[in-house]
Amino acid sequence: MQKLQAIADLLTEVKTKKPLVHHLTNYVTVNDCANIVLALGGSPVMADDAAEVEEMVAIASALVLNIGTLNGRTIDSMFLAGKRANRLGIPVVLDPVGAGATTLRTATALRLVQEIELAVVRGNIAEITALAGGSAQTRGVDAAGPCADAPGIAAALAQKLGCVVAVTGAQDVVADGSRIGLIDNGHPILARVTGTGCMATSLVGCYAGVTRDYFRAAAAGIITMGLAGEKALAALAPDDGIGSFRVKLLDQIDRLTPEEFIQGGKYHEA
Ligand SMILES: Nc1ncnc2c1ncn2[C@@H]1O[C@H](COP(=O)(O)OP(=O)(O)O)[C@@H](O)[C@H]1O
Ligand SMILES: Cc1ncsc1CCOP(=O)(O)O
Ligand SMILES: [Mg+2]
Repeated sequence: MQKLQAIADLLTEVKTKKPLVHHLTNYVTVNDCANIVLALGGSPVMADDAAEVEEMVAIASALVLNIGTLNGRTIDSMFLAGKRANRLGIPVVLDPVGAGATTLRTATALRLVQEIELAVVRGNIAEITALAGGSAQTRGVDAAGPCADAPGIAAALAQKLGCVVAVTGAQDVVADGSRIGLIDNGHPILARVTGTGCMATSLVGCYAGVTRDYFRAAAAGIITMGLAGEKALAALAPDDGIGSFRVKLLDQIDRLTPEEFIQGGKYHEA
């Protein structure tokens, strides 16, 4: 309970400090990521040209690198932005979208984790397994196979990279070198809307912009998404479908209070 309280406190921090979260992200879910950051209480900015990323990241509280629609131009920009963020002590959060699905995605994600000092990596089990050097079933950007040992894989990768690793799925895992947090919020319907993973990563970026405790920041972001998903589902009217769920998800992020966070958060440490 005390641990959940400390995680929930970050929601107030975000609303007070309004962190600017610089994204280099994909063109599928970019608008969802911008809106989710605003709904939580932060400020999003999306900028990916090499001529401006170093200047933009210098005024940001956190940097999100999302390789969902990577290309030669944006890959170069990600390294420029990431290295500048590292020099300035600005936390970098990576979403290795589709790592394991193609050689370009796997190789780029591996180069990013090797060359950029990351605060958090957040991905599904297929992506995190690919980063850990294993092979998992993927269907493009989605994990397609059963989850072997998510806590073990996350903890080993966190230790190897020296950063926080978050794996989402039916049960979410957050690991650093010594702790493993397990999160049982969420609902399978979240996987039926594109961008819920990307948005979870953007939420982690917001929280990482207000604390140096990136383990707590990652847990806060993942709990926020899971809890909002549960509340959005509960708020659906009988005739509502997946489109209404997507809208209600944003409503619930906007309305989430620290009290609801503590009441509904399903978090424990292994
Ligand atoms: N089967 C599930 N049960 C509950 N929550 C889920 C389930 N699958 C995904 N989620 C939630 O959906 C969000 C996106 O996770 P995920 O689908 O793993 O990411 P991605 O979209 O990057 O593959 C997370 O908040 C996660 O907890
Ligand atoms: C469908 C798709 N294709 C390239 S990026 C992207 C969005 C992936 O978003 P998420 O991983 O959050 O489902
Ligand atoms: Mg994803």
